[in-house]
Amino acid sequence: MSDPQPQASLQEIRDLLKVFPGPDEASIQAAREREGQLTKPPGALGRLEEVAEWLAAWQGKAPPRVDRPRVAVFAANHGVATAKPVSAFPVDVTQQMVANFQHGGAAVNQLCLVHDAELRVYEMALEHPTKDFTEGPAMTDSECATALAYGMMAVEEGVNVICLGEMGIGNTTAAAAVCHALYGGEAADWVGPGTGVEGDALSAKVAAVQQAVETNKAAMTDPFEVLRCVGGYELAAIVGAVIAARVGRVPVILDGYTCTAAAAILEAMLPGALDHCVVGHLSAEPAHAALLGKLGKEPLLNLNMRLGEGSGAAVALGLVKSAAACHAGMATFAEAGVSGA
Ligand SMILES: O=C(O)c1ccc[n+]([C@@H]2O[C@H](COP(=O)([O-])O)[C@@H](O)[C@H]2O)c1
Ligand SMILES: Cc1cc2nc[nH]c2cc1C
Repeated sequence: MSDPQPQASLQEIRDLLKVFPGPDEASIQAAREREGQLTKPPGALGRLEEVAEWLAAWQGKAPPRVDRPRVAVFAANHGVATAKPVSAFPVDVTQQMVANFQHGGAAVNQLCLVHDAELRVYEMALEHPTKDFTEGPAMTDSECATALAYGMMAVEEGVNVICLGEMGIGNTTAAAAVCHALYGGEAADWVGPGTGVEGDALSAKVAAVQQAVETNKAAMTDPFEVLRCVGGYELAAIVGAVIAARVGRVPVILDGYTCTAAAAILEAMLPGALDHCVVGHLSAEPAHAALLGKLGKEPLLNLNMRLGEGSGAAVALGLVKSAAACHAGMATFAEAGVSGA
């Protein structure tokens, strides 16, 4: 969040949920008709056919296109990670990994090259972490609104699929606190190793999540307040990007646990608010499966990945591109002179 700060009030952003478009029925119909004529037994491309239809529904375009995919990675720091031993890595790693992204050295750089996707890294005031949310709200209203608006900027004209990811030491603690606040249960149900914490540090992480939710209980009157109190800048930016993508008719591929926890804020605000999103992969972070159960989402892949930085979404982009290519490029039975069943 260096340079010009996008300005919007939390209320203006909340109001956008009232103008969320639905799926485009004409495009769904056209996609179904075309799918039925392509040179394959009906349904033989399985889930790729569903993905093609989902793309058409949310782009409002038949056939849909995935020729300008973007991977947006939001990076931020967390006060809780400075105050408590909740991560296996020091907080400086957030900034160091941003430099690594900029030099092309991270996993997500290679995945973007493979899939011909544009990588954008959004650095969010790394020198100013959020407040330690075990002691009070992570963000003020204006900080949260700024971070949401910042995320919205990632959805630019011409981008036709967006993969969302994050980088932030400590952010699986924030993700767990968001899930615990939204869905209840025990703090431990939502906490896992993240970058690899175990033993006493894992216990400290569970305690931090429990304390965060207890301390902020009175303030967390709705899901946006959950985001403000126990989220983080990159989680808020992901929420903003998901909102802007819905309004701009850009299908979204979510990444792992942290990214999905951020998006869950919106589904809790408005059921169906994530219908334009697929979850790219099931993270090895144990609570991701439970979170996907709450959201009713089936991940596209399950590769035992737990990296973050949009990597799982970027791998899944390959499947989404495959789905779009088959749907748009295959011949029909009539065109190819192939006999039907
Ligand atoms: O999103 C996931 O599934 C995920 C699981 C484990 C680790 N991460 C990444 O690791 C960082 C957070 O881990 P931690 O242990 O510092 O909370 C952050 O940069 C995430 O991108 C992400
Ligand atoms: C090295 C490293 C790379 C990452 N990429 C996303 N989160 C990360 C966390 C760490 C620690």
